[in-house]
Amino acid sequence: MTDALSIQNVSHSFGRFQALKDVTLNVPRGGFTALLGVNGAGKTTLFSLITRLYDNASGRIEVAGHDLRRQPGAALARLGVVFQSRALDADLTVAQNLAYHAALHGIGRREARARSLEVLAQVGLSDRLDAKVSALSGGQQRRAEIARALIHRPQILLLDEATVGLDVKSRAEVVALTRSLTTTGVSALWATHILDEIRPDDGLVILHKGQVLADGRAGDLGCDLTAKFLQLTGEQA
Ligand SMILES: Nc1ncnc2c1ncn2[C@@H]1O[C@H](COP(=O)(O)OP(=O)(O)OP(=O)(O)O)[C@@H](O)[C@H]1O
Repeated sequence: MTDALSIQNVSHSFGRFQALKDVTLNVPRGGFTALLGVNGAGKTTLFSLITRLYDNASGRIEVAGHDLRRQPGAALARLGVVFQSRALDADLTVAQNLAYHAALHGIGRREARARSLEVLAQVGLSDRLDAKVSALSGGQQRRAEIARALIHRPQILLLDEATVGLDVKSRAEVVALTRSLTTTGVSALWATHILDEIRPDDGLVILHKGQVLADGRAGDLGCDLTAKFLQLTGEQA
């Protein structure tokens, strides 16, 4: 079966600074893969290439088997993204935000309403359809962002540090929600610098200074992930 996301030999430079160096990784269908790296590792740059905010000049990126360069429409239609910064309009209701994002994907009003109910049920916000986004808690807003990213039924979700700014309980809920979504068939690539968000059964890619240092099942790196991470990256505890 084709992977939900396949990245082969991708590099990217800002002027003379090489932010990504020959990055190769795969996210299987229905899997939760953590992309772990300290600030500046290159996670956002990689997401910017996958979402085509930057043009990838080298290597190859495929979303659900669709080459991003040759079939950008088909590839992006299968991609849902939760950005680090807020993508919902706080002055609009959840329903209005979802309707707007559905329209961007060419989904009609009636279908958008049905899908909004569907995705809000998936993220546990069924009762907040008509609430203003500004009236939601931080954790609920992140869940609404995930609902937005699901509205066009993507095959893979990219989440860039989706728990930034949340308290410990909300953080745990958002990770658990994302992990549970992967049991329904959607895949997740979860960029983070927080080791305790990662479980032994998760896929794990360690990105450091633009290079992949490890790629496999998190549990296979040993029982002390923190020690292993520090050993691989040379970072101080
Ligand atoms: N537009 C840019 N111009 C020049 N350098 C950049 C640009 N964007 C990122 N960089 C550099 O590329 C490297 C990777 O940055 P990137 O934002 O991808 O890392 P990250 O892992 O997402 O970190 P963070 O968690 O802080 O967002 C960093 O050294 C950063 O300073």
